[in-house]
Order: sequence, then C-alpha cells, then structure tokens
Amino acid sequence: MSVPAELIALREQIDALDQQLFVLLAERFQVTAQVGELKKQFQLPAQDLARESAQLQKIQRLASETGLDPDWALRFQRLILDEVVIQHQQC
Ligand SMILES: C=C(O[C@@H]1C=C(C(=O)O)C=C[C@H]1O)C(=O)O
Repeated sequence: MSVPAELIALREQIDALDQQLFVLLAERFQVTAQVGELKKQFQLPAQDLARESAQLQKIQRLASETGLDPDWALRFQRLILDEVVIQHQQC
C-alpha cells in the first residue's frame, strides 16, 4: 500500500520538529552543566527544590496556555530535572 503524500509531508514536519526539540534540549543541558560547575565551586546542593517548584508552576501554566496536558508537561519536566540533578550529584 502506498503512503499518502500528505502523511509523508507530516512526518517530515515531525522529524524537523524532533530535531529542533533535541537541539534545544542539548542546549539546555549545556547550560545546566555550567550551573553544576558553579554549584561545585560554591559548594551548593545539587538540587534546589524551591527553584524547581517555581519552574513546575510556570510549566503547568505554559502547558495550559499552549494546549498541552499540564500533568504530562509536569512529568516531562520532572524527567529533565531529575536527570540534571543526577548530573550535578556526579560533578
Ligand atoms: C539547574 C539547576 O539545578 C537543578 C536543576 C534544575 C533545572 O534543570 O532547571 C533546577 C533546579 C535544580 O534542582 C539550578 O539550581 O538552577
């Protein structure tokens, strides 16, 4: 069965968006790595729960404004935050 041209076009769009997402994610991890170095230098804890709480509130608002499921957005952000904290613990 042949794949409709419209499906191919949509998948190309998805691939381009995935690429942008990963470039942005990589950029974010580069910035958090710099934060990790600073925390090490100033002997600050790997995790900042107050900052995370403020971020998660912002994420929920942002998700609602952009039509994303706020609960899913929270889980997604949690995944990223947890990874950053692990990286900071290993600094
Ligand atoms: C990057 C930081 O370290 C941790 C990771 C965060 C993040 O990825 O945004 C936020 C808070 C911290 O628990 C920070 O303290 O700013």
